Formats: sequence, structure tokens, C-alpha cells
Amino acid sequence: MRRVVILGSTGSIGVQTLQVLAEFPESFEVVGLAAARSAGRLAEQVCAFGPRAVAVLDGETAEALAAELAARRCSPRPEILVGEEGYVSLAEHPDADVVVSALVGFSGAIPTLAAAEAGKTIALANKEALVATGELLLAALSRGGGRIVPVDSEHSAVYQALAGEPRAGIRRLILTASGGAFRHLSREELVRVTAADALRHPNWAMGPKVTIDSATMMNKALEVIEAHFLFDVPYEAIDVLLHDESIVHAMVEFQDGNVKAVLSVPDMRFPIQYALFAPERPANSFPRLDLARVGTLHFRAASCERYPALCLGYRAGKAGGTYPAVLSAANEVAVQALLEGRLGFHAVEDLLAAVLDAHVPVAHPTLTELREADRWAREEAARRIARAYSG
Ligand SMILES: NC(=O)C1=CN([C@@H]2O[C@H](COP(=O)(O)OP(=O)(O)OC[C@H]3O[C@@H](n4cnc5c(N)ncnc54)[C@H](OP(=O)(O)O)[C@@H]3O)[C@@H](O)[C@H]2O)C=CC1
Ligand SMILES: CC(=O)[C@@H](O)[C@H](O)COP(=O)(O)O
Ligand SMILES: [Mn+2]
Repeated sequence: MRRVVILGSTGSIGVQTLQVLAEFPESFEVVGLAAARSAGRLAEQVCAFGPRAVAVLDGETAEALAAELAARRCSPRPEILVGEEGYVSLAEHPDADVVVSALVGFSGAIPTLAAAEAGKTIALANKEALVATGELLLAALSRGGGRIVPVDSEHSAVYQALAGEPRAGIRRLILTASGGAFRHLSREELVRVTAADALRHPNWAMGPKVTIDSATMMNKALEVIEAHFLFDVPYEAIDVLLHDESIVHAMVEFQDGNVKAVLSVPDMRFPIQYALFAPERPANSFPRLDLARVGTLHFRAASCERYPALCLGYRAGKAGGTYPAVLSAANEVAVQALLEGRLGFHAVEDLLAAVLDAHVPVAHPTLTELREADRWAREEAARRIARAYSG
């Protein structure tokens, strides 16, 4: 029996994680669930899975959740925790073995660090947490004695491909990228697109932030940095390849020229299940890949001219220190502004490049210095957006 905490249970990854748990009711116990403000959905999950504790963003949501639970009359009632402290308490809960880290953005960074310090197995979806806190998270993991098993589809594929392989045999990692909602448009055509257009991912149904990131290619930029930290591979040995179908999630090329790829239908329940069970592979009822029906898989090179954000990821990753945290934080602000109609889609990369240009880095930041870099990047990005918007 694995005892699980899900941070971000009401989101796309969280809901699919609960679907995986429901597929294997004998194998899991849900110890804790956390969300921001979705009290109704969280109450449903509490009634279905009976966690001992839950955490929400603020007191108002805690009250709304208590009322929802009372109205539903499900028992026993969980302890309701609040704010970052509440998320941290769940992440280090003594009864939990596995913490699914699926909050979005920097909001998941401190709880993920706490899970690492407490020696948990971390099923990591929240790539921004690792991108922002890289070295600190790895150090906490090594002190705590736990491990990270990636949920992100590309990194799950690399993790699976590397199982049992000696490190010295790795030549390069190849992460695939769908190209996002605008993959058939030129850069010139991007001036006309809207946030609603960007939210239509060609292959995956995901939360809004990662869907926008897919369209700008910031998702792949973050994933390159994520792969560097997860697999300790230099940036020069991490490549990105456009792949229309999102069926091949990643490949590993070995020194001898052999290449391993991991394939599945684009459905996050596969990497989620693997992260929860690794290295076991129990059978499930999820849709099977039928390559005879798919017929053809398409691949193309990804260029910095078409996708400048991708190269901002390499730039920030190679520069290291506080740069990845700054890129990720500025991007969070940009995505929010884009969704609210305060920033044009085509303006995102220039904004992010300007914030990187203005940053005064710290080489091996402490947590306090990372928090400060995150705060600075948000303010800098917001200031530049406001200035451009006001004319
Ligand atoms: N969706 C996918 O298929 C994939 C996602 N990922 C990564 O997984 C992470 C989660 O993505 P996804 O599930 O799509 O995101 P969603 O937006 O669907 O869900 C986010 C979850 O985090 C909670 N949340 C949002 N903001 C905050 C905050 N400020 N403080 C605390 N909790 C918050 C939400 O709660 P509430 O519902 O109450 O707002 C929700 O439970 C991201 O880092 C993403 O990049 C990686 C690969 C694939
Ligand atoms: C499902 C998943 O892992 C996402 O991060 C996915 O990679 C997004 O798709 P693209 O970034 O390839 O468009
Ligand atoms: Mn991914």
C-alpha cells in the first residue's frame, strides 16, 4: 500500500492522478489533497477518497470547503490546513510515502523542497519548482534520502529509457515538442493570435499555464532545464525535436548509436502511473497505442528563429544561478498578462529576454536569494508590461 499526498489535486494532473489511483484501489491510500480555491471540486474529492488532511490557499476557501463538506455529509472530515504552511505540512506528512507535486508555477517550490527534505518519493509534475530551485532541491533530496520520479511526459520517457543504463553510455537526450497551438503559423502571423487560440493545444488537454507555454515553446525551454537537473546531463547534450503527434515523448541516443524511445498515446495517466509505481508496471484499462492506425509519425528540427523562447531556456540554463528562476517567474507574469489580454502573444519572448538582460545574478543562491530573485523578476516583468501597455 502506497500512501499518497497530491498537491494540486483539483488541476489537470491532480484529477488524472486520482483517476490512476481509482484504477488501483488496493494499492493506494490518499493521505492528503491540496488545491488553491476550488472548494467544490476538492470537497468531491474528499468525499470520494477520504484523506486525513487537506490544504487550501486561504481562510475564505477553508470556510467554503468546510461548508461544502458539511452539506455533503461525508465522513470522517479531514483536517483543513491553510496557505503555504498548510501545503508544506502535507508535503512532509509523516504518514505519506509519495508526494505528487502538481501545483503550478513557483507556488509549488517550497512544498516540493519540504517533501524532498522529508525523504519522500516525489512524483514531479511541477517543473517550475525544479527549474527555480534546481541545486537546492537536489541537495534537499540527497539530505532527505528520497527520490524524484518525473511525471512530465518527456522526462518520464527519458527516465524509463535510462533505467539500467550506465551514465557513461548516454550521448544525448532528445525531448519532443508538439510545436503548440501555432505550429502551422509563421512568426509574422503571430501578431494576430489571441489567448483563446493559444489555449487550443493540438494534442493534450492540460491546465492553462502549461498550454500557453506549449504555444510559446517556453514549456520546452523549462523542460530542457528540468532535464538538465533531473538527469545531470549538460545542455549541449539535450536536444529538442518537433514531433506533430506527441506519441514519441522522448528519445535517448547512446554512445554506440543505438536510440531508445518511449511511446504512448498522449495521455498523462501513463507517466503518472509510472511515477507512482516505478519500476513496476501493473496492467491498466487506459487506451492502447495502435501504430498501424496512426500510420505516420512526423519530425522536424526546432529553430530559435521560429521559437526564440526555446533558446532563452538554453541561455538561462547555461548561465545557471538565479537565471532559471528569473526566466520562469517572468514567464508566469507574462502568461497571466496574456490570459488577461494585457500582453500580445508575439511580445512574450522580447519581454522575457529583457528581464534576463536586466537581471543581476547570484551564482549559487540560497532559498532567500531565490525568493528575492523570483520577487524581482515578477516586479520587473509587470513593470515592463504596464509600461508597454500604457503606450
Ligand atoms: N496538465 C498536464 O498535462 C501537464 C502538466 N505539467 C505540469 O504540472 C503542473 C500542474 O499543471 P496542471 O495540472 O496542468 O495545472 P492546473 O492549472 O490544471 O492545476 C493547478 C493546480 O494547482 C493549484 N494552484 C494553482 N495556483 C495555485 C497557487 N497559487 N497556490 C496553490 N495552488 C495553486 C490549482 O488549484 P485550484 O484548482 O484550486 O485553482 C490546481 O489544483 C504544472 O507545473 C505543469 O507545467 C507537466 C506535464 C503535463
Ligand atoms: C504532456 C506534457 O508533458 C506537456 O508538458 C507537453 O509536453 C506539452 O506539449 P508540448 O510542449 O510538446 O507542446
Ligand atoms: Mn512535457
